[in-house]
Amino acid sequence: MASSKNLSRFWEWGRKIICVGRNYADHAKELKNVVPTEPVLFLKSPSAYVREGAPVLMPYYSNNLHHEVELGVVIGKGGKDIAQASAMDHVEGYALCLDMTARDVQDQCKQKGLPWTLAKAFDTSCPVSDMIPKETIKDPHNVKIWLKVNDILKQEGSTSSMIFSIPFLISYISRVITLEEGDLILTGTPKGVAAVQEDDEMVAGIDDIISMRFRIKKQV
Ligand SMILES: O=C(O)/C=C/C(=O)CC(=O)C(=O)O
Ligand SMILES: [Mg+2]
Repeated sequence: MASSKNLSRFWEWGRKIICVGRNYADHAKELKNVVPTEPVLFLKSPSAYVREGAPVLMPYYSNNLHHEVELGVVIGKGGKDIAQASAMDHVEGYALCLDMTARDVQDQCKQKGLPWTLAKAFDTSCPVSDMIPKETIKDPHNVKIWLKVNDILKQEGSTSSMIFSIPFLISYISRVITLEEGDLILTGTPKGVAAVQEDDEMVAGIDDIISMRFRIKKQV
């Protein structure tokens, strides 16, 4: 066990949510981005967390909210300048995550050269599952992540297609940002991202290990 503290409710710790973008070539290409040679990083606020039973809210300033299904990595042991060789010792477990994205706002930010905060970090932009114990996913680089909207399959990809591996990401991130127990790393989404509408139901999963469902509502 990496930590003596109980991280099973990691989303209550108020720790960092560090997101990796464009980590699947098929997704980078569908949005007409170049495939990166270094990880693209951005942050979400801890208030982005939302749990099953509560709705995902469409921000009042967006008309194009996209789903992105991702594998999350829960950090159990913090560190700075973590070596790739020992990086997995810092992992407590995994989580199924959605990186909800106001795509129209992100496009505007990109055009203006502005940060993606409004597009990515709003409240309820990070639906999460329970923590999956590390031992349950023997090879995190070989699981299928999938997402359906109203029962129609929209995203299905294998984590084997990640450009940057989990040890590489932990090492890379920890050279820039000290990792703490309870932090969550979102490892990027495969292709198939698309818009959701009010009252749509999203169901996502990691293989048949875990699944979760969320309904979309408008922010009032
Ligand atoms: O550069 C873009 O147009 C979009 C990038 C993303 O939203 C990146 C991700 O969040 C991802 O790849 O998961
Ligand atoms: Mg993403």
